[in-house]
Amino acid sequence: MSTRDDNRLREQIAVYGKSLFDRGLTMGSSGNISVRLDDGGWLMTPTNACLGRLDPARISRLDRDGRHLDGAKPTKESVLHMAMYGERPQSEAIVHLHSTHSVAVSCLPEVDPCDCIPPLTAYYVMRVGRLPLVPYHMPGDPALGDAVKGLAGKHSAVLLANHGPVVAGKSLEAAVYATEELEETAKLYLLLRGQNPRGLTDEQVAELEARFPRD
Ligand SMILES: O=C(O)[C@@H](O)C(=O)COP(=O)(O)O
Ligand SMILES: [Zn+2]
Repeated sequence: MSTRDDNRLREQIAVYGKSLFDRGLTMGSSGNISVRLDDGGWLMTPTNACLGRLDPARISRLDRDGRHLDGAKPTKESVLHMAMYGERPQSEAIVHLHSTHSVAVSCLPEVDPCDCIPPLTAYYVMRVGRLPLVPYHMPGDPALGDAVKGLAGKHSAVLLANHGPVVAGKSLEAAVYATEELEETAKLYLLLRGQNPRGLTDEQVAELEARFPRD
């Protein structure tokens, strides 16, 4: 990875982080973002950093084994991010937020742990698909990495119980779009609770998946 590409990715992380924060999709110093580098390492947001005020020069760089090379101390979720990348060679970026409606769904006792949000809209199916629930672990617990390993091969997005979404994409832009769509669909799901909404049928979902395959 040339320094120029590395700098471009750092700028991108800061721009998307600010956009997400400014729209209230994560608060305080919650959330973290990573991108994969060509040398097998990663750029990750620093721990305790506000996504709205990232300094590109202080973004953490890790090598392919997860060793911290430079920048500020990386997010405490570095193991979680690396576990997800390990199962998803096609993914180039991961976004984790504490987006309110997604977190709310992650706290509901009645959600199906294999698929937390029904296929309410076509765009949700195209961007997110089936969303499994990862059992609760403390933030930063390496066990979270083990817990996503069994799921991330088949799912680009998972929902951490009582915590929030973790979404991978083939680019940072794609991961951000999918995270936004997940949050909006979580909001719809909560709005429609108790109203017996009509979701898409299995046939409609299969048709969308054939026409718009997710990475
Ligand atoms: O919920 C947590 O504590 C983390 O998952 C998080 O969102 C922010 O942690 P850092 O990235 O270590 O700041
Ligand atoms: Zn978190």
